[in-house]
Amino acid sequence: MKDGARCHTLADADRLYAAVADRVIALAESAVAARGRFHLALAGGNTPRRLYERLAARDDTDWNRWEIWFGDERCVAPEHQDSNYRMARETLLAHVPIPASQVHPMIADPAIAPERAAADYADALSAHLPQQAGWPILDAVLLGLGPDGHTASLFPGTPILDVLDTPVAAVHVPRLSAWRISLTLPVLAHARHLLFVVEGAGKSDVLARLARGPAAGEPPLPVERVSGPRAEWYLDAAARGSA
Ligand SMILES: O=C(O)[C@H](O)[C@@H](O)[C@H](O)[C@H](O)COP(=O)(O)O
Repeated sequence: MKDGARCHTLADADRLYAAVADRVIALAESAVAARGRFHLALAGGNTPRRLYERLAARDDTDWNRWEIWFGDERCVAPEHQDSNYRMARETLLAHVPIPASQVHPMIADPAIAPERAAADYADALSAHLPQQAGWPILDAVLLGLGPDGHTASLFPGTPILDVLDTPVAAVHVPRLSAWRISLTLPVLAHARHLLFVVEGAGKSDVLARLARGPAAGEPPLPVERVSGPRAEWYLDAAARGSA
């Protein structure tokens, strides 16, 4: 990547998810050794499904030390088919012995206004996570990449990109005609590790754009404001366009 991030390209999706699962398990081990807990924020969408299924099969980690957070969520009920929490529960959380008190869904009740849900989640992060410079510190954040360069629910041209004073915010996404809750730029900037996981030829165009960087006068894509030298990118060859 142009921003100095470390980029790993795996030959196929199976190797991609195996490599990311290994990295997450390794990060968990080092976090638990250092601080007794592993605070991991999960990505939503479709890409992470196979990763979470692979993690669920691992027995070489102390699940009791894991705390699960979410990078973003759709403002729907936890049982809704679009819920990132439901996807994570079906592929990972229902299959590993992480105590329920250590799983923190972003949306508990869709009747709560998005702004209120975001504020409540910000309070939960601050109450449970170690702080640095007034920011909650996640050990690792899993992130996907949209074809338009969004990550989490930081979509191009949306006001959440200007939220720099709180770790979580609500955002209405016109393209989706939907509300989302998302971690914001500053809390992502304070996370110890950012792991981007990108699979499939459908992402090759946006990855090629990232490899070029923004044109003169062009604003950076949201993902370019998140990634950087501390980020790790995991791609399959199809996404890299080298399949
Ligand atoms: O809630 C979400 O949808 C995600 O957090 C979002 O940022 C996702 O990672 C990208 O849109 C890629 O989605 P796919 O993995 O489905 O391509």
